[in-house]
Amino acid sequence: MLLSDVVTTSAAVAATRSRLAKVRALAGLIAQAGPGEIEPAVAFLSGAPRQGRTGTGYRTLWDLKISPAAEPSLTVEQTDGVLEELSTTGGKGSAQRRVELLTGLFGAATAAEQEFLIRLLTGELRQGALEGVMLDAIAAAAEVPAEPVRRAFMLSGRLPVTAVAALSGGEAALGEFRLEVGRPVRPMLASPAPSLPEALTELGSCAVEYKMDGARIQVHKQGDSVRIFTRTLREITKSVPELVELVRGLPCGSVVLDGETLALTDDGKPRPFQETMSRFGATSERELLLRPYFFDCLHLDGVDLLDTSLGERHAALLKAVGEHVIPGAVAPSADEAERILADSLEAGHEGVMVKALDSVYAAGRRGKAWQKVKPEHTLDLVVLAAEWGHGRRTGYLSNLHLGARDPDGGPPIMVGKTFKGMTDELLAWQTQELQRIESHRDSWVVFVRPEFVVEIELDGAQVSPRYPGGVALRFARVLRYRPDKDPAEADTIDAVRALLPGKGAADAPEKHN
Ligand SMILES: Nc1ncnc2c1ncn2[C@@H]1O[C@H](COP(=O)(O)OP(=O)(O)OP(=O)(O)O)[C@@H](O)[C@H]1O
Repeated sequence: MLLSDVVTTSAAVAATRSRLAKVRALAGLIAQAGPGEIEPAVAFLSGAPRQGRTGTGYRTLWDLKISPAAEPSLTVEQTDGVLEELSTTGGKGSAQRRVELLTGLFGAATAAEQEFLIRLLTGELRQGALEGVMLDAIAAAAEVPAEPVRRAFMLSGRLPVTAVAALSGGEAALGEFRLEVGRPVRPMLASPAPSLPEALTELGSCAVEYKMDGARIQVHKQGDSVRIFTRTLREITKSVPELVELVRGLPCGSVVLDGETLALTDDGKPRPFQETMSRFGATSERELLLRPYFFDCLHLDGVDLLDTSLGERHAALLKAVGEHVIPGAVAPSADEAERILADSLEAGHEGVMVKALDSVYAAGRRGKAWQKVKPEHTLDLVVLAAEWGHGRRTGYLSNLHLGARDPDGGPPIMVGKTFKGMTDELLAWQTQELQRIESHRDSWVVFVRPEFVVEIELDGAQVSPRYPGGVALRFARVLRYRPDKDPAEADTIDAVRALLPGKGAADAPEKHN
């Protein structure tokens, strides 16, 4: 298969807003791929090479300025081979070899392929938003139902490997994927509940727990070996030695736990979310001690629990973590549940989670089995650009352009701007970081690649003929950046539209509260 086939398909997918057309285009190409081509082709189409980051800066690629080939000849396998070598070439004298490899690759590429490769290698093509579309395309190409494809992806976390299994061994091969201690699965997510009583009524027998304002962690322990992952499945084991130590001491041989971590002030209130997140960086100061609050157990001592009920998982959780369980109660009365909510807010947390006791762990899904109850209205939106400030803010990037996710995998749709709610520290940080992901600029605005998610508090939405989605935010202000979220997890344009006057909150297909 030629790389140009992938480039053409990628362009066709980007050019249409129709989900069906995207699925057809992707499935058509995947079905044509030979056994060795499926993995790299799916990786390229999702904008994420199999090798991860190849350590090649944008400038290096740009500076090469190599004249393009007139005709396409590069194959998918050749391209993948070069990326493989790039990712394994390091140490002394490697700079020269890397330039040789890139020169060879770019010299064999047409202008369109060169542009595609630059965007692929710089991460600009990474299209988390395409994930759902790609899963449907893999199912269509392999002629299998969508559900086993989805499940295999949730357990493997990798689209290319899922595609290979689907196309080479069908449903049977997809069914081989199991929870593996040490390999993270995508976390289960929650839907917004209109109110606590409604959530209790809808779910029947349930657990009610604090919704703590920390960061999600997934912990894998096998004997003395402990690995810890974030919500986006990034490994942070080395940054959180105190959590590793604590988990190593738990009274079990092997366990997979889901939970929240945060640091507390001296008087027991949660410290700001930003401080917890900063601990996940490689070089962070370790002054704040993080504590874990576990709320789920996916595996205990050789037994997988993904498909058992929350009631059973909760029993396993208590056995494994004892006092480190999140505050809450199993099957509380309505009054007790109200008290848990009041206590949680009083203690400085966000609200409560209400979870059906008979539900299984739906990895990677935002379902109704987990519902969150919290008083504030917020949206997680993608930063598209920022305008230079004036007055006190001269020299700083200030007014943010905000985009909502297109549920069909297109680029984010602009829904408003805000310069409110930012501290001087945040302004300085965003001025630097946004220029790092700049795509282009004019005299007033710096446009960026859609990589940052920011949590916005707002009063609602209004109809707007000026914005492309026909809807604009009302009184938006920045609460915080969400480095733990990918743009693929931002709120959708439908969630923004659901805030229009006359639309009940329950119309929102995704979270918005
Ligand atoms: N008891 C709990 N059970 C499950 N998740 C919890 C709990 N307490 C806090 N959380 C956090 O809440 C998140 C689940 O809510 P949701 O699915 O809406 O994710 P979210 O989009 O990050 O939510 P939000 O933006 O409202 O924090 C989890 O990812 C986790 O980090």
